Amino acid sequence: MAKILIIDDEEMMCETLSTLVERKKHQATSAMTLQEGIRLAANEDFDVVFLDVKMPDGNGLDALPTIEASPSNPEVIIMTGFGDPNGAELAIKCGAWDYVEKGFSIKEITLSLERALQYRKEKKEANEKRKPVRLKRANIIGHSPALNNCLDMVAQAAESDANVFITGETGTGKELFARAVYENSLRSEQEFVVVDCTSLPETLVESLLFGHEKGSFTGADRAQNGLIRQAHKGTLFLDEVGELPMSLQKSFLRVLQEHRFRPVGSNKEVESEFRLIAATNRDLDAMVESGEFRSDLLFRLRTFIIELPPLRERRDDIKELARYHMDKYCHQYGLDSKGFSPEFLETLVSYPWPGNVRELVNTLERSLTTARFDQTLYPKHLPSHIRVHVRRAEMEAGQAGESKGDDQHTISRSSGTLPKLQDYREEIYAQAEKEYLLELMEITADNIPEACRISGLSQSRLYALLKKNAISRKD
Ligand SMILES: Nc1ncnc2c1ncn2[C@@H]1O[C@H](COP(=O)(O)OP(=O)(O)OP(=O)(O)O)[C@@H](O)[C@H]1O
Repeated sequence: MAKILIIDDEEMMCETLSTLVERKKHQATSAMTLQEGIRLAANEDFDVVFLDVKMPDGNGLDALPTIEASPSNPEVIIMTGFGDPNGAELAIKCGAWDYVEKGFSIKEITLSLERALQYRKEKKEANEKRKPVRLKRANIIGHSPALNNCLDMVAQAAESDANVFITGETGTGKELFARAVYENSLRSEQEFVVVDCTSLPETLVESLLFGHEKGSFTGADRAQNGLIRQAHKGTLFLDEVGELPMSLQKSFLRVLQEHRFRPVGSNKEVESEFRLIAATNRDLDAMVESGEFRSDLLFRLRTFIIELPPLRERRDDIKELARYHMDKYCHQYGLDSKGFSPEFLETLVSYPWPGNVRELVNTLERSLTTARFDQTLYPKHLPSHIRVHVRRAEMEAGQAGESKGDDQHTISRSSGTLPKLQDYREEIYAQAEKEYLLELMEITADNIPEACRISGLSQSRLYALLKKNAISRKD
């Protein structure tokens, strides 16, 4: 038995439709205002909603998205005014399942209801069948929409056995995503063989990939399976596939097409039935144009594409990534977890990270070693080039004088009046002094004689300034 909600301000219409629905052994509920209809749909499960367009408290089409988004996601059949030529088009454009013109015949409305219920049943069955397996994220951190899209692609790739091609700038997580595809795939119990094409030694590349027979070359004192054979029934991950030597691309294409190949020095072919995941940070189209990459191989690789966005396009993930990796490092170094000052996080979020997540991870490790036993991380624990970049960008954006790092020397202009020049000058001076000293101590790694040499300050003056600015040395 299905549950049907009728939203119409005409009592007659509600009664007629209720009778019809109940005759089909379904349950009918009526609402005579839009508000009441929306409330019912929010609190009860309905399969289909009949919705009148002209309601006393508003236009039914305006309420359509709310009703469709209610917990049971009902199918909505719009009832348009008789002879309204735009009504049907509008109803469909607004996402209704169907529309009927007021003045419908019983046959017409029954058919529409049955079709909607049939569609709903099929939709439910299909959803149950493809109940998504919980994706093993393989340490992939982040919840930004861009990252979630990529995870959806991982889920889709994991359901099929097609070749996967992962692109993205360096450090965006291509290897991590390749592992996630593998770990969620039907081949997860089999081998995951990684081939880093950047580190294949030129003289041994063929035998490494295809294997060799005993005595096939000097030093081949026993037969060896190559990496491709090791991946038999499993997954082969070709990292930096753009670096695959041109001479090998043709043989590899043949392996991809036929899943058979001949090891070096052998006259017998062996089989390897593997799934391929390839990754690159290079523009393979440009490489095809310049004759450095075979177009037929690229065509084969590109069956299912996952494009990983650079970190600067998913800044929402930075805080979560920072927390995760910092905790990991603290654990690794046997340290208590470190806190982040808001300014430290702001700097991380503002920096464009050309080296993407890898650069962020390396920077965090560096900050941890700089901070050592400090409980909280401040911008001063970050490498100077990052602070300088963020500071410069802020100034360029006309935000000079706003919050930066742990220096909170802000000249308030909120009252609409400028501060006295002397006050302003002193603020800026103090701010510049502190920044200079922080930078000085960082580049000299707290070496006082060296800091005195660079700054031209005497030791006692330097100590005094460090004290005044509450800058502690790391030893
Ligand atoms: N979403 C993420 N969550 C957690 N860590 C990540 C994420 N993306 C990348 N990393 C980390 O960043 C580093 C680089 O990742 P990975 O080696 O997968 O990048 P890549 O794109 O393959 O880099 P390259 O092109 O330079 O080979 C690793 O330490 C990885 O753990």
